Amino acid sequence: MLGLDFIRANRAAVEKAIADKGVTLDLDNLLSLDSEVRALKTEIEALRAERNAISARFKSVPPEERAELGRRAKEAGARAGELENALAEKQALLTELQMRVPNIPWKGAPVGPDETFNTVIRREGEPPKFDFEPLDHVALIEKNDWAELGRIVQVSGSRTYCLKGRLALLELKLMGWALQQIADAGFTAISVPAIAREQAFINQGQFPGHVEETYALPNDDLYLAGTAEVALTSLHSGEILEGDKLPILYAGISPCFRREAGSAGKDVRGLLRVHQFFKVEQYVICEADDAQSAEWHAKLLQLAESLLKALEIPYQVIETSTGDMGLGKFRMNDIESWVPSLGKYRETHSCSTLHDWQARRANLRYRGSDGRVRFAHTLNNTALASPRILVPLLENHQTADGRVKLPPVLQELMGGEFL
Ligand SMILES: Nc1ncnc2c1ncn2[C@@H]1O[C@H](COS(=O)(=O)NC(=O)[C@@H](N)CO)[C@@H](O)[C@H]1O
Repeated sequence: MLGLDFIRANRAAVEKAIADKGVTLDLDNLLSLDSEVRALKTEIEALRAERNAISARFKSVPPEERAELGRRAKEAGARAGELENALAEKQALLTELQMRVPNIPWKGAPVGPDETFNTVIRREGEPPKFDFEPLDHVALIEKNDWAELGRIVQVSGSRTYCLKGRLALLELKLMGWALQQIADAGFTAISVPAIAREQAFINQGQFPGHVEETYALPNDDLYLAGTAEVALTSLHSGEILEGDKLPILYAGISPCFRREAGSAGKDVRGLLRVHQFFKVEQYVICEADDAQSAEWHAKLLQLAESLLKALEIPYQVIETSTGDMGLGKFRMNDIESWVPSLGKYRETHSCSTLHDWQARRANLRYRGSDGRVRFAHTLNNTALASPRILVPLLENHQTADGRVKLPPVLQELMGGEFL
């Protein structure tokens, strides 16, 4: 979220961000609540000062005046107590609104309400030209008996998957390989739970806006996260990190759970959009410096691209529009991988810069070299998410006889030329 001082001082920019991100938020209401809260705080402080002044004088006045003084002190205290309740109420309303204020998108983001305004920045790798009728990933899986996509539905319901044999082995080796690649780039490998408390979802930004997309465990006041980003954003919550310990670089791995509440009818066939999946996540906590954030954004993107190049999957890098990037983003670049059976590129990675929008929510701060304590900047990007990545992987590398020829890096992992 944005600081109140920033919102007051940059009202026009915040109004524009609200409009460009398609957020419904009454900024006037927020600002009037803000001034009410500040007025109440001033009044309470004055009452406290009055009561203290009276108490200080208590000993030096003649006894007959003490009863009156005592009454006035008590009155001031009681009045302060009433105002404290009003303050707590208004403060809660103000914080709830402040949580919904969008980050200011960078000036290079296409302005528009949704993904149709996203633009292609560049393409890497040529989509394969098959001299045979290519199969889609479901047909390839069925032909090679690499999963129980039918049976598992009666066990676990729709949007679940159950890989078998060498494809099951490939999925976990791929996750381990991706984790190793990001660790080799200097990130600390860290496996985090999907289970997390409500505050972690508020800190990361999933709440309050997307509660319905999140699996809840109401008996335990817990939820299941759809990304390691949730746990990683709050791992150091409440701490004041030493500046020289930044940037903190995590290669997070976790199971991910998503209700996909808003996706009815989308990607219902196969592995593209499932309720539970694995993801290796790149996560950065760096100093509150826009240039540093921009460098890390480029680095996270380059690392994800290096994995796609090693897997020999053609892809394009997208500049995400203001309406599609989400509340907390300053900048978001998706990477879309070529899916032959669809004849189009589909999102497999999402790289985001959030500046201090998450850190302010998570109370994630650091002491700079100048001794000042500031909220940090956070960034995240997908390294690899499975099973979605298996779709372009299988389809782009299929052969006429329905096998899958592995790219060299996977031939080593899987001990053979073919899956
Ligand atoms: N329901 C799903 N099924 C399969 N894969 C998914 C699903 N939802 C997301 N993913 C994969 O996870 C990637 C990241 O998801 S994201 O919501 O776009 N972004 C994040 O979670 C960020 N933390 C960056 O990883 C997606 O690009 C996609 O590859």
